[in-house]
Amino acid sequence: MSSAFEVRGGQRLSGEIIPQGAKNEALQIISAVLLTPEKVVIHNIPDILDVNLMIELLGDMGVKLNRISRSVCEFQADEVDFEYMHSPEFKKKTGKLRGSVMFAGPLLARFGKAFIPKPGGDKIGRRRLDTHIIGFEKLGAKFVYETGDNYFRLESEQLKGAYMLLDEPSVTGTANIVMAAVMAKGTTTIYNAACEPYLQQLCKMLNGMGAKISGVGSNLLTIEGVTYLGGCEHTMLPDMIEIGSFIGLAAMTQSEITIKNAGIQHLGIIPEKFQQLGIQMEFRGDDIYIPSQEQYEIQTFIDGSILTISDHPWPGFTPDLLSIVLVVATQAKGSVLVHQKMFESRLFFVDKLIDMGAQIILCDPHRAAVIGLNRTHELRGITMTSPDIRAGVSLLIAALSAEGKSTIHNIDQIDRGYQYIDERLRNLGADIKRV
Ligand SMILES: CC(=O)N[C@H]1[C@@H](OP(=O)(O)OP(=O)(O)OC[C@H]2O[C@@H](n3ccc(=O)[nH]c3=O)[C@H](O)[C@@H]2O)O[C@H](CO)[C@@H](O)[C@@H]1O
Ligand SMILES: C=C(OP(=O)(O)O)C(=O)O
Repeated sequence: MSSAFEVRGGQRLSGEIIPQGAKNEALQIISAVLLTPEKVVIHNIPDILDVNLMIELLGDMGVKLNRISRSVCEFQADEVDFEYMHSPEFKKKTGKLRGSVMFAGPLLARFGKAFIPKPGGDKIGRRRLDTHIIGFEKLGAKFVYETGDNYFRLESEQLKGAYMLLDEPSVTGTANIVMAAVMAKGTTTIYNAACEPYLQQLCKMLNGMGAKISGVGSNLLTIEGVTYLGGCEHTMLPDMIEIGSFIGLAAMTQSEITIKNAGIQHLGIIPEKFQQLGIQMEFRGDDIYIPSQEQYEIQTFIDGSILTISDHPWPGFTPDLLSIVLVVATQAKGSVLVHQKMFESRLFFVDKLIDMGAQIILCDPHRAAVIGLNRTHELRGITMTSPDIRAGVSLLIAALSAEGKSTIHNIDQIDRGYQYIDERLRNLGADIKRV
């Protein structure tokens, strides 16, 4: 696969786009197949690097795979090869993505042992695993941290239900603990649980397999342990981060775009945040129609002060869309403070936008003030490198709106989360190619 996108910006796009299945949901759901020896069929799987690697890893671990199509796969974990999990290859592959950390919960629940190599994922600041490990310990697991090669080993003969108050509502941490607790003896209560649609979907799937989880969608989950989980079928929701990215793309390139089958009832506060940037949209059934807008004006707070958009655990605004908000604001009328509270190194990509002519002040690693250009001039195309998945797509959106040619390197970062993105953008009229 080639490693750069060449983009000639300034084209107005138009047409319909269908969101892929949700990446971060897929990583949880695919891990959960390890909980049963029976067949599990998953639909609407996004065909992206991270998800394909998770599926490949399961295959390497001995799980039987039948990829019925690019979006449907049947899994059967009737045998699991623990030897393989000690191999350097397993450590190397799991180190390429964040999702692999979620193999631990199901393995611990079903086989009483698990390993967590240092997970990969975006380099966007410290990403600790304390919530996961402390949760497993509360359920009675013992863990050893092998400092030499950054390896956690977990063991427990029989997990036991417990009450726990998480120190933070970690998304993958909650998923991991839930998957461990479903087969623990007795009742587990998780307070301050993350409750993203990803987790709601995971709980729905687990209940379909025979688990007894209540409180789904809230930050208080109660799980009555069962002794066995069976097979199921599950369909992934549309990817809310892709949907937010497409809303931003439409506004920034002054394009008329319809996002089909967006699963609007699961988007929470996302549409509202883009509306606060002045972006118009209409909900037509389950589609989002974004008209072509010459200009959009950022709202102020009710008292007239400058708007702040910040991240917050669900049902607050996801940190994964703040980079998109930031890039869209560069061409708005008005100003906004983007406050990325969760991650420490996710805003540094603004340097590239500044090189393109945007007016941004990086106040500190967590806050960037954007003074919108209101189209007094277009951004200029440049050569740049994508630092992380969402910054990568934000730079791509900037390039599509900019005057002249841009080259974006390190696009594996984009391919790990956005399915056939160049082809889908070309279908909307974009001038983009892989080089
Ligand atoms: C594979 C996957 O699903 N990745 C997502 C998951 O990562 P992941 O599950 O790794 O992220 P966590 O929810 O554990 O936390 C993310 C970061 O935010 C910090 N934190 C978290 C909660 C909180 O109330 N306060 C706080 O500061 C954590 O210390 C950590 O540095 O959730 C993140 C937060 O939505 C998303 O950016 C990632 O895309
Ligand atoms: C940060 C993200 O992914 P990961 O957790 O896989 O690095 C993301 O999806 O925005």
